[in-house]
Amino acid sequence: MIQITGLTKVYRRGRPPALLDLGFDARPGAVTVLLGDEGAGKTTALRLMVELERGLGITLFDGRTYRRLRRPEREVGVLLPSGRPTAGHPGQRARSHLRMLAGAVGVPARRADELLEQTRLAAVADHRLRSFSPGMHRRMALAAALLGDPKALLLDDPTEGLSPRNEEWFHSFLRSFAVAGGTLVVTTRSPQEAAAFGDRVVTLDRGRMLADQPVAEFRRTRLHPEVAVRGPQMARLADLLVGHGAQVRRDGGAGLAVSGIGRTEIGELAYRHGILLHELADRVVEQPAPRVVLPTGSGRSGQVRVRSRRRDAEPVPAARPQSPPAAVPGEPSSGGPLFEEPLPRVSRSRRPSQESLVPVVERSGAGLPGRESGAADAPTAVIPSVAAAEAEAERTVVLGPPVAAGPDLRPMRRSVPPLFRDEQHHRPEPEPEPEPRPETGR
Ligand SMILES: Nc1ncnc2c1ncn2[C@@H]1O[C@H](COP(=O)(O)OP(=O)(O)OP(=O)(O)O)[C@@H](O)[C@H]1O
Repeated sequence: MIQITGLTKVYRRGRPPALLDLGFDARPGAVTVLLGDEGAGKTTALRLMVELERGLGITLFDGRTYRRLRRPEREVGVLLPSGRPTAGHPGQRARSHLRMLAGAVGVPARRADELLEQTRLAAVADHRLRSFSPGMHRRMALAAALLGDPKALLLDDPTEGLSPRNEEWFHSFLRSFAVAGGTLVVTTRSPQEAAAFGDRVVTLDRGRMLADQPVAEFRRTRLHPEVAVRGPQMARLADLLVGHGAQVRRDGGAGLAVSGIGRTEIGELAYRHGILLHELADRVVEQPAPRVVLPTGSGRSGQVRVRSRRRDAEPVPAARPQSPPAAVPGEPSSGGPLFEEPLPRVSRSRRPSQESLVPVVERSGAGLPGRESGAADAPTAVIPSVAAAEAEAERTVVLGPPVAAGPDLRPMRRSVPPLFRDEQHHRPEPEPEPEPRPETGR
């Protein structure tokens, strides 16, 4: 089991975080897909998980951080983009490269040979790496990740740019890894791939987590079946389809995207009215994901502005940790719902000890009880997580118990010193002097 809590990365001060407060669980026997567009923060998340990147948050592999794993190669196999197709000298032969890596992780050379078989590279094991196709390179990288026979695999876009045949092979190989009890976290940009391959889909948008859903729910809420139709008489067909209650939109020059009516029905309708079709195909398209509105703020003034719907809006009530980040489809001032469509609740399981790591943080200008407020119109936000506050606020006041239990959680607390700057607010209030009792006259 991999438990991810509060992963946050800010590459440059004053810039929006590349990743903010990412948290989810990846369970054994299941494929967890981290889905997001280019730049959503998927690679950053994997790099933070295995501590190749410094940042906030914590990842536990069966209860231990990566650094505390006794034999990391036996626990986690990682496939990350290296900038080169394969980590290895182009002149080296596949077998000797993999045997060398086997030696480095302390497993026998026969394990390398086994993996060459399993990844269908045995026939080219004595070929030089420079002659490998992208698909072979990717299988080689997978073989390297599997050398230590790990319980979990973290794979960054393993099928990107591969042929459909290679992609299919990867999916079935990785599925069998999960079926055998392995834990898989796989990133992709393709919602279709996530829907086809994942058991759980965690959706990221510009570093924020939008949703953590079982795949069936993901398919229902994010994917939309429609029929692509193409031909020379589309205007006529569109009229007919609308008359039959279908939703129709233009799709390129001579094409329609039709929903609400089946492919067979469309074909029959076109045939009956003598309309020629060049294409008639089912397809699945992605529903536009609700966009996260990033807080705008001046990093230097000590105030972080969070867009609110009305200037006179009440301070945001203390959100529960499970709440998804605030998101609106368009202008935040529209007063519309936070999400364009009801998004399933983000479910984040946190260990009880980590609940205490989620203090309520109020940014400057807030009207704390018994505390002087800042500017009267200064926007106020209550942020439910340490990571979010650390990434965005310069001045924070913690209103909750700040201490987390457990040895693995201590580094996280150490890594967020600014949050505890106002620690005097945690001090218990001095007991009020007892009121002198009125004399009873006795
Ligand atoms: N070393 C770095 N220095 C500065 N910014 C970075 C660095 N690495 C990543 N970023 C930024 O962080 C954001 C997230 O990048 P990341 O590579 O994690 O996205 P991704 O979802 O993996 O994208 P892709 O699908 O293209 O691989 C991007 O805006 C990127 O420009």
